[in-house]
Amino acid sequence: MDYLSDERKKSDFDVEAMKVAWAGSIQEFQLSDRMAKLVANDPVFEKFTRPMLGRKELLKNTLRKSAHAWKLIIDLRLSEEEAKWLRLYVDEPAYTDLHWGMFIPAIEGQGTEEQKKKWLPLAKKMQIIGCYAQTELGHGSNVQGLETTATFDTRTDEFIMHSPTLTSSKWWPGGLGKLSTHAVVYARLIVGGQFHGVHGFIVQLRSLEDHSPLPGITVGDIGLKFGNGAYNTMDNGVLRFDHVRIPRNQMLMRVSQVTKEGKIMQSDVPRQLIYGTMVYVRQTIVADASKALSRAVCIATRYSAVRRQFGSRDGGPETQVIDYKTQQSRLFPLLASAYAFRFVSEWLKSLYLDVKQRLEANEFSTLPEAHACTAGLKSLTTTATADGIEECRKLCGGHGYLVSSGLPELFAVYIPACTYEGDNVVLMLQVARFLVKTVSELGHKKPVGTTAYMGRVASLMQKNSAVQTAEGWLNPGAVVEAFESRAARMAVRCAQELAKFGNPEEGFAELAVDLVEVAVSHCQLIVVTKFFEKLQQDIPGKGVKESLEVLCYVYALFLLHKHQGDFLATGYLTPKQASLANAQLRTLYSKVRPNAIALVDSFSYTDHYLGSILGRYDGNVYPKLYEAAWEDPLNDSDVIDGFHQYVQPILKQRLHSAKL
Ligand SMILES: CCCCCCCCCCCCCCCCCCCCCCC/C=C/C(=O)SCCNC(=O)CCNC(=O)[C@H](O)C(C)(C)COP(=O)(O)OP(=O)(O)OC[C@H]1O[C@@H](n2cnc3c(N)ncnc32)[C@H](O)[C@@H]1OP(=O)(O)O
Ligand SMILES: Cc1cc2nc3c(=O)[nH]c(=O)nc-3n(C[C@H](O)[C@H](O)[C@H](O)COP(=O)(O)OP(=O)(O)OC[C@H]3O[C@@H](n4cnc5c(N)ncnc54)[C@H](O)[C@@H]3O)c2cc1C
Repeated sequence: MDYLSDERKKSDFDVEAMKVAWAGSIQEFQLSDRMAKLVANDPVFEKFTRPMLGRKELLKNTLRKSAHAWKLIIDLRLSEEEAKWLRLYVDEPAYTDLHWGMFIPAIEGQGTEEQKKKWLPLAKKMQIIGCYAQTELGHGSNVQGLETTATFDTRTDEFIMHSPTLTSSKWWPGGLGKLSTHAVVYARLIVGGQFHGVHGFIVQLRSLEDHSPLPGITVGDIGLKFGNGAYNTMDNGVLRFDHVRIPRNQMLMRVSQVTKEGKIMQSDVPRQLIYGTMVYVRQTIVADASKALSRAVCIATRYSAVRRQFGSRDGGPETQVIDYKTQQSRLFPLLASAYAFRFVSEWLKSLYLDVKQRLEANEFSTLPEAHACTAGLKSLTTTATADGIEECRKLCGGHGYLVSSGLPELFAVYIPACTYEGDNVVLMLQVARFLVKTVSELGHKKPVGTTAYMGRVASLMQKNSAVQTAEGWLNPGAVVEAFESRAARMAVRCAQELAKFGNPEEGFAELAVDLVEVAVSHCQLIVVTKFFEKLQQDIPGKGVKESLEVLCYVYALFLLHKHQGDFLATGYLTPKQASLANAQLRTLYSKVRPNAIALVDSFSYTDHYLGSILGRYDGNVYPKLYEAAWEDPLNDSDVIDGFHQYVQPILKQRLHSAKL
């Protein structure tokens, strides 16, 4: 029985075509769909008991799943794209993420041809397992502050890897704790007693025979993390070196080379390329944000259509909570954000692939923009997604707090995304630096790409919004101009404030809060612009483009409403225009309502991937919640273990002995 079938009949667009629009292409949709079903139908990938397992059992289970996934990849000859979808649907952080997601890309981006030839075949066949060991107990954000040393010894042609202090212990790298045989270790290069910046080194950590740590290496897991199950399937680790020697050719030498004689040679490659792996991963994190948010929204939307409270007249059905305007005003912007993040991640991937190609050809001019876009969008989308998942939990009322809703584990596994790959505030400050630099160069350098609007700063500073009616907001030009003016005006105002400081770094520190707001406004502009650009493409299917248009306006006008202080303070909007935008937003919510279920069906998530009783495709929530309760181990027996020992004596005590 499909309890949501009436809801599905209300929609006015072609859901199958929307699935293709969401996936990006028919090929991508088919690929994703095949992998989703492969995982959902394979009992090894069962995940419902995960939050109840102890740490050792949990990790062992992850190893079993990883081995099974790897066997499927080999046996079924899956492509890299298929393997990525498989990993997504298995839905369990594992050491393989860091091996494939950071260790291999670090060698690809920072290794010489010779190094790539040696290490990549081993890594790609998984004959070695690698991780990315950058962060230390004492430093994560400040990469130049890392303390691990790699001192070159000209006599033996080796580097000596050493952890001179407790705070220099590597701390956090995923896959390091129990599984990696190798690591790309970031350390201070010391040659001839001089410090030459932080560089990456390939270091073997464990024996390839019996997996025991090599001499001079202390390595282990850092302990339990937030939530049950969740990120505890990952062995984040601690690592210390006691004068461990590695051959000279294990320093990743694309950026700088150390010769046998101890000379430092700089190639034409900018030193920022050492941070290149982070550009790659941040781009994938933006794509993952749309997946995590869409998953939470799918659960909350389906459940909001099933759940009824109040409003019954004459014994008729109560109101579906999705029909409350307040519920819509919290849920629909998240639904729109999931689509917005999906499309901006599509664009970001193409930007990244373009930069990657250029870097391979030693063309580095677009690296700063790629860094600003990946850092900013990583920060913006992960913050919104982490907050959005928690909002979805609240939208599901009490049942959202049950692990069987799928939301607690999703939240616990997701929130570190706001911290890893760069703390979100630290990353926004990087964007702010890029913007301040862009503004300061306006006189002699034409801004391009995502900052091209700054080239029109004079007119953006003068022209105010022309919107006169609520319908007037349904105009891409009017909306984009509002976001451009806000971002340009905030950036210029901040640059003017900065100019008042004699020392620019002091000014930057003092104005950091405003600078983060400037960066946020710039990143929101990118997301809004890319959504409108997506709508200019050919999007086939009855009503698909029209539904996406509604979501695009919801996303933009919701942000405009939320940040109306900025739009008013910069003088671009009048209070009347801001209130017209809000009125239009209410109308848009009514347009989303009949399509809400179909819009989340378009994510095409299996019940296995959603992992939620509240978000079941068939809406059969109550019987399944009731059934699941009886599967809890506490309900194995009527009288729990411990009752006779600890509770019964209390019940049997004589009343007069209590003085309460
Ligand atoms: C069970 C299932 C199993 C399934 C099995 C299936 C197997 C097969 C699967 C196959 C497919 C797998 C696919 C994998 C998918 C990937 C998954 C990835 C998973 C991700 C998990 C994440 C885990 C987390 C990892 C980490 O956290 S790593 C550590 C990250 N650390 C940081 O981010 C630190 C943040 N700090 C910084 O980035 C910098 O230090 C700083 C930018 C803050 C530095 O500031 P500072 O001012 O000190 O900087 P510098 O002086 O050094 O440099 C300033 C100049 O450099 C520019 N800059 C800075 N950063 C960059 C950059 N990244 N790129 C380019 N340029 C950069 C600045 O702009 C400055 O430039 P200027 O001088 O011109 O102004
Ligand atoms: C689950 C998880 C997995 C991880 N995996 C890996 C991995 O595989 N490999 C690896 O190397 N690392 C990994 N990390 C480490 C991660 O990259 C760092 O934790 C992250 O970069 C943040 O650095 P930090 O911990 O030093 O935070 P800190 O920089 O100490 O941040 C603490 C606070 O200080 C603020 N702050 C710091 N600097 C500034 C500044 N300049 N201006 C204003 N505010 C500032 C931050 O906003 C934050 O509020 C992982 C972390 C987690 C949680």
